[in-house]
Amino acid sequence: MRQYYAMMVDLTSRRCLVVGGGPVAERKTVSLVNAGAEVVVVSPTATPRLKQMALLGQIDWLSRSYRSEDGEHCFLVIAATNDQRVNRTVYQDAKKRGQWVNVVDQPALCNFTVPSTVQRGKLTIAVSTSGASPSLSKKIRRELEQTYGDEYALFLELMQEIRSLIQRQVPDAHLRYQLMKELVSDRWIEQCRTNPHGVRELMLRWIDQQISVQT
Ligand SMILES: C[C@@]1(CC(=O)O)C2=NC(=C\c3[nH]c(c(CCC(=O)O)c3CC(=O)O)Cc3[nH]c(c(CC(=O)O)c3CCC(=O)O)/C=C3\N/C(=C\2)[C@@H](CCC(=O)O)[C@]3(C)CC(=O)O)/[C@H]1CCC(=O)O
Ligand SMILES: NC(=O)c1ccc[n+]([C@@H]2O[C@H](COP(=O)([O-])OP(=O)(O)OC[C@H]3O[C@@H](n4cnc5c(N)ncnc54)[C@H](O)[C@@H]3O)[C@@H](O)[C@H]2O)c1
Repeated sequence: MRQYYAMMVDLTSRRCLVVGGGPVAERKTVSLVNAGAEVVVVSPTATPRLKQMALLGQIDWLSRSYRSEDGEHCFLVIAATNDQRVNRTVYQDAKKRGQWVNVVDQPALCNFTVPSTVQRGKLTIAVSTSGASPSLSKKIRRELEQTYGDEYALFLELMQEIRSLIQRQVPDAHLRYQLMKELVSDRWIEQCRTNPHGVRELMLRWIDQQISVQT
């Protein structure tokens, strides 16, 4: 069995090519744009959403068929046309250039696959079935969406701030570890859900108390 390596990639300002303009190309394009990529879509037709993104300047849309040179200077390439020969050409061009390439309906022509993801601010939960069942990935993603709500986005904002505060103010590694462990309790996550405006104050007060008791 192929064992995939899960990796978080920074696509900020990376040029990425999407070939095709149907619903699948749209899904992949939206996720690339959300990751900060500079996306070029090449396709004679495009979904209304892709057209709107082009009008808003969120993507470049070249309204024509794919040409091999379209992939030049791209970090990553996705082939999402309904023409298998075009998809294969896109794959071969990308492979020659040593690029990351994904052909949406042919796992054998992918050197990476796209997982199903839940995004809550800095929290990303990704689900992959190693290509065995994208529908199962989607089902699990929907279940996770019910469990992990928007409170996790706020929680991570606070954790980022408070973790660096603890790293600066608590020299004892064991105490630091204890505090970090207690902060990720359900109690604080629940506070983020029910008391989003007051939770930061409560957390900071709690940290102060813990530090003065233990040092
Ligand atoms: C997760 C998600 C991300 C995304 O695309 O953004 C994704 N597919 C999604 C949905 C979805 N895709 C398909 C259906 C129809 C039902 C079905 O077939 O199950 C549905 C469900 C729907 O649309 O409702 C059809 C399909 N997809 C692939 C094949 C080829 C094959 O299996 O051989 C075929 C059959 C083509 C055919 O039969 O003609 C291949 C791939 N699809 C992958 C990802 C990669 C493996 C991910 C993993 O390991 O789980 C991989 C290998 C390559 C890739 O595309 O990266 C996204 C969920 C988004 C969400 O969360 O909502
Ligand atoms: N939509 C799904 O959920 C789904 C499910 C299973 C499989 N698939 C497969 O994924 C692929 C894409 O799906 P879709 O629903 O987005 O297809 P679609 O038919 O809606 O869109 C295909 C797009 O490819 C473009 N295209 C065709 N030839 C091109 C060329 N030479 N250069 C550039 N663009 C070209 C078309 O203009 C169109 O925009 C198809 O092969 C489909 O069989 C899709």
